[in-house]
Formats: sequence, C-alpha cells, structure tokens
Amino acid sequence: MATNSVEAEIGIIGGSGLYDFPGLGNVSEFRLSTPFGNPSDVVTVGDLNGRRVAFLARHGRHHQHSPSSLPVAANIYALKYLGVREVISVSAVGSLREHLRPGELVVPDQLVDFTRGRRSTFFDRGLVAHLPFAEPFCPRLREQVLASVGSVTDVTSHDSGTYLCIEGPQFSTRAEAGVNRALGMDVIGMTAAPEAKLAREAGLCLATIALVTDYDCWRENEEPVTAAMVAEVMRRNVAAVRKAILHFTRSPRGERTCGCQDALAHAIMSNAASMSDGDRDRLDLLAGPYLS
Ligand SMILES: CSC[C@H]1O[C@H](OP(=O)(O)O)[C@H](O)[C@@H]1O
Ligand SMILES: Nc1ncnc2[nH]cnc12
Repeated sequence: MATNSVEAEIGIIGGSGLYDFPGLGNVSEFRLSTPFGNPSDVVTVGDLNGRRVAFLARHGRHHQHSPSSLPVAANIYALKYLGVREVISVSAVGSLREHLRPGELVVPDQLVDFTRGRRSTFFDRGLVAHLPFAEPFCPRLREQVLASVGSVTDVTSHDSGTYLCIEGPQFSTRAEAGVNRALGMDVIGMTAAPEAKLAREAGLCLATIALVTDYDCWRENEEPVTAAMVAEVMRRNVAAVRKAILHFTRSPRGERTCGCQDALAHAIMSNAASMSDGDRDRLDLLAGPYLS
C-alpha cells in the first residue's frame, strides 16, 4: 500500500473517551494493513462541513490497546496513506498545575518524552533520518486549533503548556508527581510523544487538544487519579472537544506554510542509492520524494 489514496484531508485521533465521531456523512470504513502493522482499529472516513475527515480511535473502539503497545507507526502511516495532511489528536491528561482544572482544555506547545522503548521513528533501518523537533506540535495548525478551541464558549481553554508523556500504564507515584511539577511539566499523559514524532516524520501537521481529567496525585487532601475518574470527566466534557473540531472543519483551509510536509527534506543522512528495494518499498510513502 505505498501510494497515497487521497480519501481524507483531516485526521482525528481520538483518545480515552473519544471512540467515535457522530455526525460524519457519507461514511466509509477502512481496515488497513501497513508495512508497520495494523492500525489500532478501522479508520472511519466521512464528511464534516464539506471536509473529508478520517477518524481513528487511538486505543481502538473498545479501548483494547495499552499506551505502551499502541501501533502508533501503523496509525500515522494509515492516515498518511488516506491522504491526511493535518492531524488533531485528542488526549485525556492529568493536570500538574492548580490553574489547569479538570474539565478544561489545553493546547500544549511543548512535549517531554519519558517513554521507554516505544517505536518513535519510521527510520530505524534502511534509512537514517534526524528531524528537527524543537517545536513538537505544528505551530501553524496549533494557531488554528487554538481559535477553534477558543470558540467553544462553555469551556475554559489554555493556549500553551508542556505535555509530559510517561510510559505508564500505571499512573505516577506521589514522588514522581512532585518531581514532574518541579521539572516544570504542566500536564501528563501516556500517548502524545511517539505520535507527534512519527507524524513529523510522515510530513503531517499535528496539534493536540488535551482535556484535563484530573489532578494526578500531587494535591493534598484529594483522591489520586483513577481510570474511572478519567472516563467520567471525559464523558462529561468530550462534547466541548467535538464542538472545537466542528468549528475547525468550518474554518478556511490554512495554507501549509509551516514546513511540516517537508520536514524530512534536510534530515536524511543515508545514501539513498545504497537502499535495498525492500526498504525503498516500505518507506516509499513517507520518504519517496527524497530518495531520488
Ligand atoms: C484512561 S486513563 C490513562 C490513559 O488516558 C490517556 O489516554 P489518551 O492520551 O489516549 O487520551 C493517557 O495517555 C492514558 O493512555
Ligand atoms: N494523571 C494522569 N497521568 C497519566 N495519564 C493520564 N491521563 C489522564 N490523566 C492522567
């Protein structure tokens, strides 16, 4: 499946508590298999305000994939294959700051990766590439997402924050929560880092809408986070995320002046002439234009 099929332009990756996107018209479901394995679940493609949108449940529609074993490379590859250029990824996060309250939205601008041993690159064999990642979320798409999140009047939103991605699947200890706060982290989750890295490698713009579900476990006199707490806060507030995404699809298309689509252009270290045909085939969709 190397050629790009141009079925959709916007990708939505739904996290904990966002397993579908009602209201899509003219829907097709794609059960794809990629050179990097099978995505978390079917990808549902449909119309939203005249835009073709591809929705994928990050953990699967039945929340069957743990953060540590998410098929992130297959997910990103599948969206790229379907023609997606911009990805809005939605995540439940714990708050490490008093002013980021449960039920509120954060559009993070920075990322710290504490995961261990997860696949975070497509280019681990056959081709070596080192991409810039100083701005882990697409600054241009972030601005558009911020405008959409800001348009949702019944929820408070925050226009920046550092997302700490931990390995999980356990939540943090109180000692870890203290360290994470002292290090300057704002919100905590288990999924954003590999996804943002692989999206950048695939030339996709990506921005995250993080819904604060809890105060992790750092606050005195407050129950530490539980999965049930996360699910309940998501259930009560996920409508705000859907509204923001609806607004986004109604907004004029942004010109891709950010450079995300060509992030690979100056990143490749390998001599492409020495690549095997197998490696070329596997990486063609992602790196083809740079391998002449
Ligand atoms: C269900 S609590 C922990 C779980 O929720 C977050 O998932 P996502 O980022 O997909 O919304 C967190 O990262 C953990 O995977
Ligand atoms: N406190 C927390 N830690 C890690 N991931 C989370 N997802 C939602 N809340 C979280």
